[in-house]
Amino acid sequence: MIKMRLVRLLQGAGKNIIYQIIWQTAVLIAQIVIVQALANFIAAIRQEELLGQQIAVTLITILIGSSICFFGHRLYSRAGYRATRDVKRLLRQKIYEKVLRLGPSYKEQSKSIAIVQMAGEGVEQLETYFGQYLSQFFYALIAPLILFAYLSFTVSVKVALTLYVTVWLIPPVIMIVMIVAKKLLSKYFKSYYNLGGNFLEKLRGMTTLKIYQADEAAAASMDEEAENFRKITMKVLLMQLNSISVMDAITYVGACGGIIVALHLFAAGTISLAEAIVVLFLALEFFLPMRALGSLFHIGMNGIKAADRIFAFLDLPEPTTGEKELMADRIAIELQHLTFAYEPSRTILQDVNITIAPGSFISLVGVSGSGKSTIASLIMGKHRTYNGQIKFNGTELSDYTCHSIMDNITLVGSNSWIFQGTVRDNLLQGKATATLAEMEKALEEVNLLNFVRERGGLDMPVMTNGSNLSGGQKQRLALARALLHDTPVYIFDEATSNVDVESETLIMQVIHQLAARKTILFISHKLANVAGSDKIYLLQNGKVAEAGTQAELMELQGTYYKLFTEQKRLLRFSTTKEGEQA
Ligand SMILES: Nc1ncnc2c1ncn2[C@@H]1O[C@H](COP(=O)(O)OP(=O)(O)OP(=O)(O)O)[C@@H](O)[C@H]1O
Repeated sequence: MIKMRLVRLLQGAGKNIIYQIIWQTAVLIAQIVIVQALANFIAAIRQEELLGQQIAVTLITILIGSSICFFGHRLYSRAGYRATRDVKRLLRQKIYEKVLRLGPSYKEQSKSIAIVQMAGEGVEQLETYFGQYLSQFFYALIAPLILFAYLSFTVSVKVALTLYVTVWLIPPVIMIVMIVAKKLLSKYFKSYYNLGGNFLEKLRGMTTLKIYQADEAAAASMDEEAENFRKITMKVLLMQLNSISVMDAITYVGACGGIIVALHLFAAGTISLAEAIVVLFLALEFFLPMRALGSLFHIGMNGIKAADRIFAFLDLPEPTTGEKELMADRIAIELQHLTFAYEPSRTILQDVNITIAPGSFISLVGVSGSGKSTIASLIMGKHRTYNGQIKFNGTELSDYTCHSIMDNITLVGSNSWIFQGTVRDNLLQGKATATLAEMEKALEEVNLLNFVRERGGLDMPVMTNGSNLSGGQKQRLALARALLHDTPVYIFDEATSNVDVESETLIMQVIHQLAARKTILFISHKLANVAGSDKIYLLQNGKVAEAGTQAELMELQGTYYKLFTEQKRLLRFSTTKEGEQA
């Protein structure tokens, strides 16, 4: 019912929970005093012994008691807010830091949408847990004890005991609900996260769904998922309502029981009218704290379940990153006996040996699915579960800090993400301190400067993922950003696919210029673009099948030779066709 790991998160804010309990107790005592004053007042009227002084005392007591109740409630809420505020911030910070520590491989362990939901709504679910549930848990134990002590001393032990014992029928109900809720809430959250994730994916792929007219089928499957979510939500609500009904029944039956015992004693002349009135007013108060705990309990359980997910995420194993900083202008990369699998059942790379000397232009070719991009990801430190060695200047990749790898290697893929904002925003991601001249030079190099200038300069607005740019412009802007990053090593993974011929030629020119001062690993399907490489590695089924210069590979007359001649033949064929059409 109380999760110690969550409580520990409170740190210094834990005192606010104690303040909450103090304020709740103060309000209860004020209520008891008001009730006692009112009971005395009514008894005095009944016995026609009412004096002016008693009226004044009753009024003053009610006034002071009500003020304590008013301010007590306010201070209780404030302490609750303070307890929650810091915990929410701390948890979000922990999630954020965890994502950073997981590094580029975080997606392998958790979906992005799950992290977003966890840090947003998941953390928000803990609001009630810290803001109300925790203090209520202790208050529900303290309040019946105070009332029991008061009624035992001032009225009758028999009445106090009847009420006190009945209160303890509520916790078993809470326990039963807890057992059912645990199972139900696991299903509820699973369904909730799946629905959120699928909705986002369908939203992202809306254009594709429309093109293939698959949007209706997608909507139908979303409807089905939403319906399942609705059903499980209704089950959770039903469980909550049923348990509240049972707790209500215990509350009213118990309070009536106490009142009946008190009336019986009053009729027998054992207790006075004032004492009977006190029981009448306070009987319900015995049960209300425990009942409130019962209803907060459901929300508290939601918070605990959300916390379980957050803690499971925070406990994910982190890639072991080293302490070393990679600080060199020239970096040699060596892949030695590299073997890797995403899933244990399927080896993707097997005993791969590749040497990338500083300042060299190395190309990686091979049919689709042969493992080229996987090699790029491994060099970037995205996957750490490989066998063999990946060495930078003779030291294993895992000995370096994660950011030091990012500081030294820039990966430009075929579909680099362009962020919503301005051209300047995107360029500054490459180099946060870039000057105007540096940004313009980078744009000039990729032949975008005039285009950008005509549209407001560096403040030209860019829409999400560069949707107001052509494919070629987008890729050239990504290249300009990469140039600003200015790292010793660049990896281009199909950087020229999906772009127009003009952009492709320009990008290749920039890459070749860059090769004069940087180390380049170039991945491409198009063999014409790799011809000038210092060395070409041909991957086949995750193994290096052939390696050498263009001339050496052609002389070998192996797979590379066949692919190259085939591509050349196709190119000649399409050029001839274009010529005929012209
Ligand atoms: N995250 C992943 N989980 C599981 N398998 C994966 C994952 N990413 C890639 N693969 C598999 O690994 C194999 C190699 O993929 P990779 O992307 O490295 O090939 P590639 O040579 O770059 O292909 P292409 O030229 O089409 O980009 C493929 O069979 C692919 O299905």
